[in-house]
Amino acid sequence: MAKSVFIDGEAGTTGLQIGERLRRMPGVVVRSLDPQARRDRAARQAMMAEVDLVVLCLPDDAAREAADMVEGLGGAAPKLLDASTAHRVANGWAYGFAELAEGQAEEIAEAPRVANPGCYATGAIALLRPLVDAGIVPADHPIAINAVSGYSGGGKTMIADHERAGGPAFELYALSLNHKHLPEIERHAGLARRPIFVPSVGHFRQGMLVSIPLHLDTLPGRPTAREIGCTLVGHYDGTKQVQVRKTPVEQRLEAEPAAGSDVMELFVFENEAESQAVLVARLDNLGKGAAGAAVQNIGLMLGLEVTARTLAYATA
Ligand SMILES: NC(=O)C1=CN([C@@H]2O[C@H](COP(=O)(O)OP(=O)(O)OC[C@H]3O[C@@H](n4cnc5c(N)ncnc54)[C@H](OP(=O)(O)O)[C@@H]3O)[C@@H](O)[C@H]2O)C=CC1
Ligand SMILES: CC(=O)N[C@@H](CCC(=O)OP(=O)(O)O)C(=O)O
Repeated sequence: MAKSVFIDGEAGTTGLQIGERLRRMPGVVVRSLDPQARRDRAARQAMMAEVDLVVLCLPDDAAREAADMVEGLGGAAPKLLDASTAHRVANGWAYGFAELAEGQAEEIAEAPRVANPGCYATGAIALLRPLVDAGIVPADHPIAINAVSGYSGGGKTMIADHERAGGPAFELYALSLNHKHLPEIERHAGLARRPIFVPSVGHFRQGMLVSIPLHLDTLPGRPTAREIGCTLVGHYDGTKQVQVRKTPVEQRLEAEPAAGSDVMELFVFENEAESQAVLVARLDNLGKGAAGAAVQNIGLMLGLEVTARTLAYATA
């Protein structure tokens, strides 16, 4: 029998992307509320009681409240996947990054509650965790992370700001150095020292670059860029949604080619003579950074196969 899914926040930027993919997924029926009942608490909770899985695509406070509504259903509660920041380091929630480490996909498959990772966090953790686990980057190494996102990363409000004339071309933000993704980056990358994270947003809709500069001669054993690349290749070998790529000959990387793809690409750039490297993750903030990961998690949670027909595998 088909599995039923309700997306709370279906009409938002992330909700729409998840709905689009789920409607192409065999074995899934997407249940929706009438548009006028979208914010009606009783109607939402009644729908939650009828489905196999609920996806929350809501602002953090609304997601916490919705998670309590699901919890309130007791034994009849469906599985829950939260796309917001609310539960990514919370007890009792699995972290929905299937490629994180050995056994993570199984943990997601068995968990009643899964938190979908943040878009920037997905790139940063993908680059750092295998290197920390391999002992190449010590957990307490001082790390700085720079990133640029397309404006769809800020949801409906930021999209409207950018799509009316006079929106900003490019800006750094979260300069209090306290961005909401830092706790999950620290926890799930396995860092013992909080990194400095400087996000930015550019005047393009979709796509994201997350970059981490490293002075290789400050790392124990002075690893080469090649050793770092091989560690990443070894870690992601056999996974479809994370691919380690050769660096482009022109030594440039645009963010926008990631738009429309659920594959995250990883690169290791280097200046060998100076013993310097820059690790870069390129992803679609709405793809592997949100809806692509969500659908991958839903497949695991419902025991359904996720194929190229469902996910957007087009790559640059
Ligand atoms: N955009 C991105 O790249 C990513 C976003 N996320 C996260 O996903 C979540 C949704 O973000 P995004 O889709 O961008 O945001 P949007 O602003 O585009 O959409 C938010 C949705 O939530 C609904 N909503 C807001 N408040 C309530 C409420 N109190 N009760 C019921 N519904 C409510 C809105 O309803 P209505 O349509 O009626 O206004 C809207 O559909 C956020 O937590 C965000 O941080 C995660 C990864 C990436
Ligand atoms: C450009 C922009 O504003 N981006 C958002 C992050 C988008 C995202 O992934 O947020 P979640 O934590 O909900 O997953 C921000 O920095 O707040």
